[in-house]
Amino acid sequence: MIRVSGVSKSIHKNQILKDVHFSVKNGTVTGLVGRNGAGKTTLLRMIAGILKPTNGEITVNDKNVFKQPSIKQNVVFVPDSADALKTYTISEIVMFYKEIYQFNEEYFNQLLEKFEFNKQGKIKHFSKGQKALFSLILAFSTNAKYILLDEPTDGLDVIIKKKILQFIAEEVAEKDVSVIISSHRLDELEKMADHIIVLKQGRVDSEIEMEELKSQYRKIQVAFETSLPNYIREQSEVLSESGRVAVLLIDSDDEKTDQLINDASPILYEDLPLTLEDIFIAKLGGELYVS
Ligand SMILES: Nc1ncnc2c1ncn2[C@@H]1O[C@H](COP(=O)(O)OP(=O)(O)OP(=O)(O)O)[C@@H](O)[C@H]1O
Repeated sequence: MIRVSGVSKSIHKNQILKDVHFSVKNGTVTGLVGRNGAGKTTLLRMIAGILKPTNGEITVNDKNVFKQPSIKQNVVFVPDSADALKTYTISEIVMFYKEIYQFNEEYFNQLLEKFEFNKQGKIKHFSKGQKALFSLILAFSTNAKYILLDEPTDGLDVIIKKKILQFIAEEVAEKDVSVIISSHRLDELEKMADHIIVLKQGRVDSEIEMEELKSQYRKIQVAFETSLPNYIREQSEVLSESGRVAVLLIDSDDEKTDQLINDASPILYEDLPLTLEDIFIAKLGGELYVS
């Protein structure tokens, strides 16, 4: 388990993270969401033991990453750019990774073949998408139990993005690893995250268990002969409205509003699939969604 307890971080008198608490259970996928500059990368770098917290403590399997650095063997941080690797060949990087991790070279080679990488190539000759995929292949070949991914799909086209998300999902399903993924993209996270942590201006603004969340609300599309009655509007969150058709978010156990809608004889009344974005827009002001 990863435990972040009362962690703050200041750089050059600028307080970047403030009293951050959360934990990540084994075998789960945690989404770390927040706007540019919210502190996601700084937090991941601290969990990986690259940056030291100013206050508070981070433990991985009850070991403090700074006091017992051998635990770092179990934590891999994948930055949002593979630039640090670009002057090396694949075999040089493998040598380096073998020094640090229990690197599974056979599995690594299988993955390179699967994704049609030229094993003699230099990283600087890879495209941006290939670099991103290569970094993930490296990370998932380490046998580390905790993998921290900093915006793994940022700036990639939809095809490579899909490939990468599918690769992460497969690795998580097959192995007992915990993954933290930082992202601006709620739509990507909701497909794979069990748990979402929302960072806002350096603090944990909210934590969400995906399963609970989806059973907590209903998204319904309604239309009436005239416009949406005001007494219904006041009882629910209006996600969108176009002509006579309105899309509403209501609490799943809100039988009163459901009854009000039915009593108003809607000409259309249907449940729609609920997305994480809907809930953010309705409940958290929507300002987090930055695609
Ligand atoms: N080495 C540094 N020196 C000074 N300030 C820093 C340093 N690293 C990060 N910061 C500041 O800390 C804040 C948080 O940065 P961080 O990169 O952690 O945010 P982020 O949520 O990952 O942002 P993004 O989504 O844009 O990648 C920013 O205001 C940034 O300018």
